[in-house]
Amino acid sequence: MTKQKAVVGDGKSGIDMSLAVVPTALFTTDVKKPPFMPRGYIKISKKKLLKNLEISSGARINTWVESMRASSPTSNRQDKTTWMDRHPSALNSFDEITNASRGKQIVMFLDYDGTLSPIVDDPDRAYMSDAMRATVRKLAGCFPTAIVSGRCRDKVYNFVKLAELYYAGSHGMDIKGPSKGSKYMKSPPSVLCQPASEFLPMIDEVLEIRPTIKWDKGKALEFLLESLGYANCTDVFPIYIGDDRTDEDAFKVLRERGQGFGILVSKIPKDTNASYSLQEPSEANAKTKCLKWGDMSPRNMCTAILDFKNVCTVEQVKTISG
Ligand SMILES: O=P(O)(O)OC[C@H]1O[C@H](O[C@H]2O[C@H](CO)[C@@H](O)[C@H](O)[C@H]2O)[C@H](O)[C@@H](O)[C@@H]1O
Repeated sequence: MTKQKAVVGDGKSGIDMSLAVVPTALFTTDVKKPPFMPRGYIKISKKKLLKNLEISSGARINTWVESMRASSPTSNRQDKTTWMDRHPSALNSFDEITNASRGKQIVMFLDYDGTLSPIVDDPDRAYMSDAMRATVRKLAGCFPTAIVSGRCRDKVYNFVKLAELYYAGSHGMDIKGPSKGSKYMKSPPSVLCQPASEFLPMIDEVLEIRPTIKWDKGKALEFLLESLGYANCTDVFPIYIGDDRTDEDAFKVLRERGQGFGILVSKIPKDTNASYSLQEPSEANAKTKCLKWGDMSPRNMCTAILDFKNVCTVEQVKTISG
């Protein structure tokens, strides 16, 4: 069965859609086959093609046309608008977030790849910037802060290099407290939790082998909250920033607890349990879009949270000093 490509235009917008058609499936005997055109292309009007498609295969074709419409740039824009309504920019919603967290203990959870560092081809070169490191360091000075990563703990530590943080490596299966000591936990044990310690040497970063125990980044988040003494606390406000499927377990836990919120770092609409979103400029877009998107990066979100902390501190000082 030979495929042909059809170029469909509406004659006004100048936008042509290119689609592969299988002549025997789409054009029945009562629909005239299009004449052969050079280089395998046929040119027919969009109206005519849609009419033919409906005659030929009814509902199945309608579904196909719908899916083509759904992948058109206009539809993508609408999808993105609807998605952004449901998951607004965390920075644009900052007042809402600060009001919800006022008077509560913020605990920060940060994914590494794609959140603190850009996604790059070589996983061994996924460095975080010094500016991001400085922000995370400041953050840890204000709130208990944990890095929750799919990477093994040592590897993620070698990238972040901040001794004052909690690290949950191997998808949360290997949790360690700050090696520098913590003001949030009196003498934390060096290793806090290894629910599947016997599996840790086998968790290969490339093959992504994971033991079939019910443990994930969501469980790690709960474990850390408990270790910090916030298990049954109503005045704790966990914030989790992450970018991928494995972070969804943590977003889900926050949604179910009705505490704090998740922030998904993503440029494209995705199914998510996160409440808010952030976009991170890619290297390619950095020069042109940095100004527009620069204020929507995880680093700036963290900085905004730090500013909020300063506001709270000033308010508290004012209250104390009357
Ligand atoms: O939980 P995370 O900290 O987000 O780690 C998830 C995985 O991140 C790494 O892979 C991803 O980042 C790489 C570097 O940017 C990229 O090359 C790769 O395509 C991404 O999937 C890491 O290599 C994995 O081991 C982590 O599980």
